[in-house]
Amino acid sequence: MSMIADFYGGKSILITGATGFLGKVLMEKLFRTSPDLRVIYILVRPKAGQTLQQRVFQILNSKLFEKVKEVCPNVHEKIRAISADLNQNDFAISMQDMQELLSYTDIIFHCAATVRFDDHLRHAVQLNVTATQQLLLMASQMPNLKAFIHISTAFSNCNLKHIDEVIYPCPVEPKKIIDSMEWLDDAIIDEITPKLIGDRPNTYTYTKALGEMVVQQESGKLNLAIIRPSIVGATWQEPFPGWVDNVNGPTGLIVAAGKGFLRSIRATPMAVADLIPADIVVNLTLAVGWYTAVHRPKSTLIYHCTSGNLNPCNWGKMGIQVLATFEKIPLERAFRRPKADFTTSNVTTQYWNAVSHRAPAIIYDFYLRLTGRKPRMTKLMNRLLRTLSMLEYFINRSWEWSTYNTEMLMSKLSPEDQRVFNFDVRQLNWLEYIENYVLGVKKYLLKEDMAGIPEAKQHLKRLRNIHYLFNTALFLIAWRLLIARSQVARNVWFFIVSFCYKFLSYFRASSTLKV
Ligand SMILES: CCCCCCCCCCCCCCCCCCCCCCCCCCCCCC(=O)SCCNC(=O)CCNC(=O)[C@H](O)C(C)(C)COP(=O)(O)OP(=O)(O)OC[C@H]1O[C@@H](n2cnc3c(N)ncnc32)[C@H](O)[C@@H]1OP(=O)(O)O
Ligand SMILES: NC(=O)C1=CN([C@@H]2O[C@H](COP(=O)(O)OP(=O)(O)OC[C@H]3O[C@@H](n4cnc5c(N)ncnc54)[C@H](OP(=O)(O)O)[C@@H]3O)[C@@H](O)[C@H]2O)C=CC1
Repeated sequence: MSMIADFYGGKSILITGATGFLGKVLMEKLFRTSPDLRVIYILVRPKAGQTLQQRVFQILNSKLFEKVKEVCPNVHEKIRAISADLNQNDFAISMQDMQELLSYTDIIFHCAATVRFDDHLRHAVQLNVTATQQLLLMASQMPNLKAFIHISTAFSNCNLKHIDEVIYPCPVEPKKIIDSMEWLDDAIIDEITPKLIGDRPNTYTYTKALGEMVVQQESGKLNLAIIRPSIVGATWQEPFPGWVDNVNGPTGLIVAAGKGFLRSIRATPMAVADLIPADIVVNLTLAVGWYTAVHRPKSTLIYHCTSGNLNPCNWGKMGIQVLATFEKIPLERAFRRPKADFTTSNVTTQYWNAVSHRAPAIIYDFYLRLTGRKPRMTKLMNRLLRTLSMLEYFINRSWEWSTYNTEMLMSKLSPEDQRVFNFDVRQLNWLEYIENYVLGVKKYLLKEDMAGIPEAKQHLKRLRNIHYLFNTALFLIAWRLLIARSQVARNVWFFIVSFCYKFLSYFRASSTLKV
């Protein structure tokens, strides 16, 4: 019997960010392992022309929830979507809904955040700091609350090289930042942003660090814990391998490499690629929820959910495996063949960006124009280059995260819980994981049919022939131009032609003699 699954039985659980990548995997696991839970409240905003109900319906009817429906057929009744916008005062939750949340919630998992690296500081503070503060305030009014689990990121202190499971204070107090965002105008915020974020690369990591400080400062009598995952990737095992549904982090680059847009990337092949599968993060999160509620540690514990110190893999190995998988299982309608390389210097990066990214995009757009279609490749390529520049910080450095609390928790679990809520990253085989990740990108994110693989391979062969033809034509044109302009080139050309002629004549003569 799993103690953790048993613990969540009959409980009312509040999840923020349940419509996000991690939130969905968390909900799925909760329903699958504790189908007798009372209710999961999710704070959802209407979005992209969809009502709340439509959003929930879409999630529950996705492939991710297929297994849940077998063990928990009444899952629709156990999920209660509450209209909320975390950017608004009191989250714009109705009085009635608020009353229900305050009265019944047993556990909170706070996953919602803006994960955009380039978000305006005002917005990032609003969601990653102020909303966390408000949620803690709400939590303090919940008589039945047993644990509040805050999802942060292992990169909240990426300005340090070695990171312990402690909160590192930022120079300016979060409360001062929250206050100042209320009265400073955008132009001034833009001006002070670089000074505030200091040696962090973006507003995301900075505001996540502030969010942790808020959790510590507002803890009061609450049972709190913070989880810091590193780069969350597709699922490893549960509910099935390779599930992913957004382009954040490495996923977008895997798509770009598979479609042949990404040909070169400024990365350090030997740098540790601290990826962590989403199901490992979720298993740890649920184990932490149980431990925090039942064992009530005296202080707020921080858990690193990282792979680097227990089972390291580097970007070079991952990149090679990504490309090897695309050899066997290519994506459909690729722009070019999947063939990418790492560069390490700025100069070579600029060179390959011009030759391998911008030039083919310009040529393709020219072709689109000629055939009466709207050019789009240059725009797409510029976006990719912008994304690459944002991610570069993370693929050219290595960090060390200590994992004492995470390992301590593992030792507290029963053998059954260690199996059902497995977060032991040492058991993960990277090559197998990456292959399933790439397959998952094809199947679940791009929704490509496996039956289309032969056609995709044919398409790549055609691209290879076009590539050879193009290079030969380019060479002949360049050579023709050179011959027209240079006596030396003409002499070399004359020498090569006469050499070939003599060579052929010699062979013809010797074969005639043999006869
Ligand atoms: C030893 C020998 C070596 C030899 C080697 C040889 C082999 C060579 C192999 C080459 C490579 C092979 C494949 C590569 C595989 C592995 C390498 C992967 C490296 C990955 C590094 C990831 C690092 C992540 C670090 C994360 C740290 C923190 C983690 C967290 O806590 S939070 C989660 C992370 N958050 C994000 O990822 C958000 C990032 N996104 C943004 O901030 C923004 O979207 C943006 C990038 C700034 C772009 O903003 P815009 O306003 O310009 O655009 P918008 O958001 O509207 O999107 C526009 C379109 O772009 C698409 N898109 C968005 N994000 C990505 C993305 N990450 N990748 C690709 N595309 C993306 C988006 O979908 C839009 O498209 P549209 O809908 O079609 O318009
Ligand atoms: N993905 C990763 O690599 C990592 C993620 N993390 C952390 O994990 C958590 C979850 O990340 P992930 O699932 O990847 O992120 P997603 O971007 O996939 O999900 C973010 C969630 O927050 C919700 N949200 C955003 N703004 C609001 C708002 N104003 N009101 C209500 N809800 C809102 C989104 O709702 P909507 O669907 O309406 O947009 C969505 O459900 C975050 O705290 C993140 O910092 C940490 C390390 C790595």
